[in-house]
Amino acid sequence: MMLKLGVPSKGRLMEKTFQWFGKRGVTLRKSGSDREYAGAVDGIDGVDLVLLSAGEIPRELAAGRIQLGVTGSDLVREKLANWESTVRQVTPMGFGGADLIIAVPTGWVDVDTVDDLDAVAAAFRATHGHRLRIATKYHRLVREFLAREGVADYALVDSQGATEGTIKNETAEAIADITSTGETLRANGLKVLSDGMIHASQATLFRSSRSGWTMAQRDTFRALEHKLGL
Ligand SMILES: Nc1ncnc2c1ncn2[C@@H]1O[C@H](COP(=O)(O)OP(=O)(O)OP(=O)(O)O)[C@@H](O)[C@H]1O
Ligand SMILES: O=P(O)(O)OC[C@H]1O[C@H](OP(=O)(O)OP(=O)(O)O)[C@H](O)[C@@H]1O
Repeated sequence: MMLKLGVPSKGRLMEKTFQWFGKRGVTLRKSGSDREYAGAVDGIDGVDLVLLSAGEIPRELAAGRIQLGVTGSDLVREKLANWESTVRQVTPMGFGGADLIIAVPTGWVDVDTVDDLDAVAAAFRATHGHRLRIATKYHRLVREFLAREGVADYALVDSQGATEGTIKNETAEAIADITSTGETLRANGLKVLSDGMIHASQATLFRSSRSGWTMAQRDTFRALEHKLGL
């Protein structure tokens, strides 16, 4: 049985993952045409490359359909309930860094912390007739964070992209999203709450902790760890 390694199928994460493995003597490459999602591995025997959407890799690991997978540490925490019971971190990879943060309009001069947001949220419903809305695609991580911080008077609004725009479009009052350079926040007149950092994400190699690995897969994993210097 081959050891299946899931890797993001496009974009920055794919290229940097290929480079990360390449530097360590394991060549990952797309085989077939540019648009075909087929891959090949050189430099080690017994590993199959599976190209997948970064967002689907956590689920595939948890189900045991792939044994190893590279994806953002944010996505594993967001997509899997009790992620530590189904997958294990092998190593952070040092790229794909992005922070999941809470941001509010720059014009909210009295709101700089999560406590300030809590105070605004508590008053918001009385004035506006609905709860303060936070737009995000990271429902699980945001709910867990706000519960820990004791913020309850809010409503999550689902936003699968262009989340920073929801404020101008008046579908939300605050957002929780990934930022790296901060450009998108600035361009949309938003500021990060000083203690509003939910998770510092980076690309990470994970392994499935589901039982059912064959002996051959275990041996290949050991050889791969050795080759990668882990
Ligand atoms: N500037 C950035 N913007 C968005 N995501 C970033 C950024 N920098 C790093 N990331 C990370 O990239 C990952 C998301 O990658 P990507 O958008 O390719 O995945 P996806 O949601 O599966 O996309 P798709 O469903 O379109 O394939 C997350 O782990 C995220 O933290
Ligand atoms: O801090 P910055 O460097 O500006 O990057 C952050 C932006 O990049 C991502 O969006 P992406 O381009 O992935 O599109 P999306 O809005 O569809 O998620 C993220 O959702 C932010 O909007």
